[in-house]
Amino acid sequence: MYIDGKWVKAVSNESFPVINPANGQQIGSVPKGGAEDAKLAVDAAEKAFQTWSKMTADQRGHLLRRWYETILDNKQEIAETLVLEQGKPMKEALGEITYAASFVYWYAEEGKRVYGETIPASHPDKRILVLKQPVGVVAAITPWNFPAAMITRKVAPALAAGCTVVIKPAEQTPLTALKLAEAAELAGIPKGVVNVVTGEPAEIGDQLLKDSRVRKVTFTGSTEVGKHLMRKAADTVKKISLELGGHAPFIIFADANLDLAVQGVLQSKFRNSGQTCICTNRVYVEKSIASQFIEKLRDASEKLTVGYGLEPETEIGPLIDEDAYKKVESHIQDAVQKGGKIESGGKRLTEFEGGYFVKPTIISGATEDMKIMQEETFGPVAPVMEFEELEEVVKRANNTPYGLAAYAYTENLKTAVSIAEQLEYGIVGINDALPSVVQAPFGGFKESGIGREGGHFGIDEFLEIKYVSLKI
Ligand SMILES: NC(=O)c1ccc[n+]([C@@H]2O[C@H](COP(=O)([O-])OP(=O)(O)OC[C@H]3O[C@@H](n4cnc5c(N)ncnc54)[C@H](O)[C@@H]3O)[C@@H](O)[C@H]2O)c1
Ligand SMILES: O=C[C@H](O)CS(=O)(=O)O
Repeated sequence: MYIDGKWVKAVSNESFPVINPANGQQIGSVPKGGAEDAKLAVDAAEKAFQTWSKMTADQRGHLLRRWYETILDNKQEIAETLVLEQGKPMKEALGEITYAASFVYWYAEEGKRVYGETIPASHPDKRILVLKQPVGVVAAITPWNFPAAMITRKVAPALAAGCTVVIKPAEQTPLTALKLAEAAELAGIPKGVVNVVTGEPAEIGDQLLKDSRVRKVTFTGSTEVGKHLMRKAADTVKKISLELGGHAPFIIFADANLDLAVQGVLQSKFRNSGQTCICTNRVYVEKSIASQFIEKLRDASEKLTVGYGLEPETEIGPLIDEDAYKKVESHIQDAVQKGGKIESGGKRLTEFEGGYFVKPTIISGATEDMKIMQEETFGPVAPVMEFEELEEVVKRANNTPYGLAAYAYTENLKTAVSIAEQLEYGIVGINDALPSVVQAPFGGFKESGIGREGGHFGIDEFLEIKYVSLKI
């Protein structure tokens, strides 16, 4: 763990293994931190906040820019670590590191644009000044599917705003988090500004959530855990940002460019083996082109190369663990039992010993009562349903507690605008299956989250607004 600028063991002196999901082999071990370690990290962050928050935005920006550079200087090593503990293909891992670094680069500058206001007073002898100030110590709890980007998407704006951070990375992918901390240390970010505590999620989380010195919780993960943390945060009225689960509909109209739509489904469905929060979970295709679409999608998905992440030709890696596989398997079995047809894939590839690899799977004849049409699959399975009218498909697409990302492919401008405005989702891709960029506000409606990450929206999450009434 990295606490107060020191590389330390857990107070318990215990550690836990880090497993390669491609073969089940142990690739390392990290300290098994708990409540006491979390308290020590908050101690360090609180102490560092006193100086870090008083630096100028230029000074913080300069150090963030150096962090950006040290991340990219070590890109290959960090990417290899990420592949070994998360499983994604190397090309995706390199892409993630670039994406992760882009948040550090962007917020190195954005911190200099935290503007206040003056407001015309109602009394001639008063002046009203609006200030924006850093919220304080931040707890950042992050998932395993993007072990680098989900950290910098939080930590970069937090540091730029003048906050200090305690990071609790996912127990499946702690090594990447520690590599980012190494890069921060190399960049000269002062001790205590960035802290990483690895170990028992619930014990560490409970400690961070009950400590009144932690003024902000920023969480990315499942909706279930997000709700739990939201309840805990209430005890000390912490500010909270939640980036939670998704269940993206992918809607294809008859006037769409079909080849682009097929490419879009491949990109949105099978990136990270379907383990992204904005992955397509449901495909709706207009009835008149359904059979042609399914044939094209089946042929294209069967060309995807499944393999080990470090092998350059690999496009589809393993699922993170057995539980993830069991969920995917249950969604496939349930769909078939309810009348779905396996057009391609549908099974675990047993030639990869010790890893849970599932062949990209297309299911036609899906129905709304299937588990896969209601629960987040988080795996490489695409159920396809037909629709006939825009109003009908909008109603079906919105019929979910989730509201993170949605996609629609059409060449008709009126259809594009109409559906973009009616979809109840925080992110809508129109003919675009890869919408995520640093400058855009990433986040969800409904049970997909609270708050936004990215762009100028992302730094507001780490600022308090104060007004000064000046009587002269
Ligand atoms: N909206 C987004 O930006 C976004 C991005 C990535 C992943 N996700 C979602 O995350 C989920 C997959 O990630 P996951 O399996 O890591 O999610 P998860 O909720 O199981 O774990 C996320 C983090 O929370 C921690 N955690 C678990 N229980 C905790 C507790 N009781 N107290 C404190 N911390 C606890 C975990 O250790 C991990 O660090 C999916 O639902 C996916 O959609 C959302
Ligand atoms: O899984 C969650 C990530 O936010 C996906 S993305 O890389 O930001 O598109």
